[in-house]
Amino acid sequence: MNVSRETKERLEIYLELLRKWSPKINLVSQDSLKDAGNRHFGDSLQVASLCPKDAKSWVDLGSGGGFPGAVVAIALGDRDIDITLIESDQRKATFLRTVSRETKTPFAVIAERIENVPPMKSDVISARALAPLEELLGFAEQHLAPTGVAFFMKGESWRAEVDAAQKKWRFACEAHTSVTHPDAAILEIGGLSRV
Ligand SMILES: C[S@@+](CC[C@H](N)C(=O)[O-])C[C@H]1O[C@@H](n2cnc3c(N)ncnc32)[C@H](O)[C@@H]1O
Repeated sequence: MNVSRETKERLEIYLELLRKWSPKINLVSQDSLKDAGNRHFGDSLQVASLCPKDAKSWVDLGSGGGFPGAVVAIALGDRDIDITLIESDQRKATFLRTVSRETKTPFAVIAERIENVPPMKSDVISARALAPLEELLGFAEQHLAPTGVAFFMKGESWRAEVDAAQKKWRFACEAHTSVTHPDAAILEIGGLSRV
């Protein structure tokens, strides 16, 4: 995704905050911090680029250090879209609010368990490294608008996860090959119902 100079500047501020806070509250692994531009920011920007033109709301689940949700909020800063990050760990939620303030990027942070948040009816939901697909689809059922789309970032086991999930759920699924790893995929999921 090509980003503006303003977006680049905001992402640089975010990276500095990540470097400062991560060793204290374990936002991302120390190893991945060395290649954060690709492993976290590039990985998240590719999801932002998939945002449907008419989407007005986006909810990121289990955001941790803000991936992909906070990067999406920065990248889509010029769009009329409400972005919410749900993260139950209070220290991580405080970090995320700091990112919002310091990068001057408006997004909401809900410091609660996903299961306890009233249905968000969001046009888009996303998650990375949160749970098996079968479980993520339960969160999608709770928080996605009927015509909404979910983006779940998955590693090389994504095909097996899709097969397992199909035992409990019906859904349309398009797999976008990840730019960060040829065996990883972003699963674009819609039309969800229970079997
Ligand atoms: C492995 S981390 C991934 C964080 C981030 N999405 C990433 O890819 O870097 C999972 C995060 O989800 C949060 N989490 C796990 N279960 C949750 C739940 N039920 N409700 C809210 N947050 C949850 C954890 O606190 C943790 O920060």
